[in-house]
Amino acid sequence: MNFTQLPKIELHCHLDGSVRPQTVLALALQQGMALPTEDSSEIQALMVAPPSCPSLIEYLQRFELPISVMQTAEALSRVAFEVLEDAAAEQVRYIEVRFAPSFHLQQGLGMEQAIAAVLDGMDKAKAQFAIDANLILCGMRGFPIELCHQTLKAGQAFLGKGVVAFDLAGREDPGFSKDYVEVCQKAKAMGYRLTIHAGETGCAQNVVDAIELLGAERIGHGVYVCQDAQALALVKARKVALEVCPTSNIQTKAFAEMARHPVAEFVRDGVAVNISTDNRTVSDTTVTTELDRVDQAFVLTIEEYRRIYRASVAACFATSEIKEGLLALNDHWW
Ligand SMILES: O=c1[nH]cnc2c1ncn2[C@H]1C[C@H](O)[C@@H](CO)O1
Ligand SMILES: [Zn+2]
Repeated sequence: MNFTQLPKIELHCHLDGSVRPQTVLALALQQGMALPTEDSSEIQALMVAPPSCPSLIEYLQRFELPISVMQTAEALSRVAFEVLEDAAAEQVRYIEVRFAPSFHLQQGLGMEQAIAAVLDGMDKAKAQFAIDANLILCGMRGFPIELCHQTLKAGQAFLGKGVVAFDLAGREDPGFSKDYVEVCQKAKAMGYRLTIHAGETGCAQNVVDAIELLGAERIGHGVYVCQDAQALALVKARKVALEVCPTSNIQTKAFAEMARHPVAEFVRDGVAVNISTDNRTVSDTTVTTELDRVDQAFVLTIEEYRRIYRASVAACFATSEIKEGLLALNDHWW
């Protein structure tokens, strides 16, 4: 199937993993920062996780360079604008971008300023391109939990003004949820929607815990429920959407090859599935490429793509007005 012109929805896209390599170079030069190289293809090679990447931990090391140049309001706005520009160019009509405000405080920005800067770039792109967007704030596992509380507080004033949800990202240890019950309860009480990275690297029980202990409405990845019938049944019964990022899962060695990825089986089994990039640069991909790769491995039908699209509309954290517009696009295209 040719996905190029079809409308798309991206629900799982990290800002810091989706910076154009040329922009990293330009920002570093502008900021007088020393770089290991000034060749943008070599910069790209430093930012893309290699096929030989041994694990999620190695994958996460690819974010250090882009984060180092994303420490000013101007840089954050620019990167946010460009991510929406890139997404709009491939007919992504709605995107939820996510980032961790706590990673952008190295040069004196406050969390509120970092969030405002990202929203400013997104607003400018929304005005210019055929795309709508919202922002998800990430709390990072493996760092002091107090930073999650500060993130929630910093984002509060932006709820309903571009910020829609809270996420937990970073390394995934078995049983991590028990440490985040209070944070997630607080997030919900404040009005944040909740999506949690879980079941990315081998532990289906983490998905069950994220739903039952934390109240996750969506799961980032969640792919390991394929190995646990009860976890899969829970995801289906609660209509929890999985934000599936196939290339990222191959890079982190969750699955050895695309042919073994459970995404098509999920779609055919009635699981609510969205297909996203995770990281446009670190995974060197686009939503169109992700769909092409799934299609090449499993042959998606148009009806299956419709299902993915509709499930993505249902699961997104947009207003009902935006959702209606996205569904109308679906009618228009087919
Ligand atoms: O796939 C992922 N799993 C867990 N954490 C991730 C993934 N992709 C990116 N991150 C981390 C690295 C980024 O610095 C952070 C915030 O975007 O989120
Ligand atoms: Zn992710």
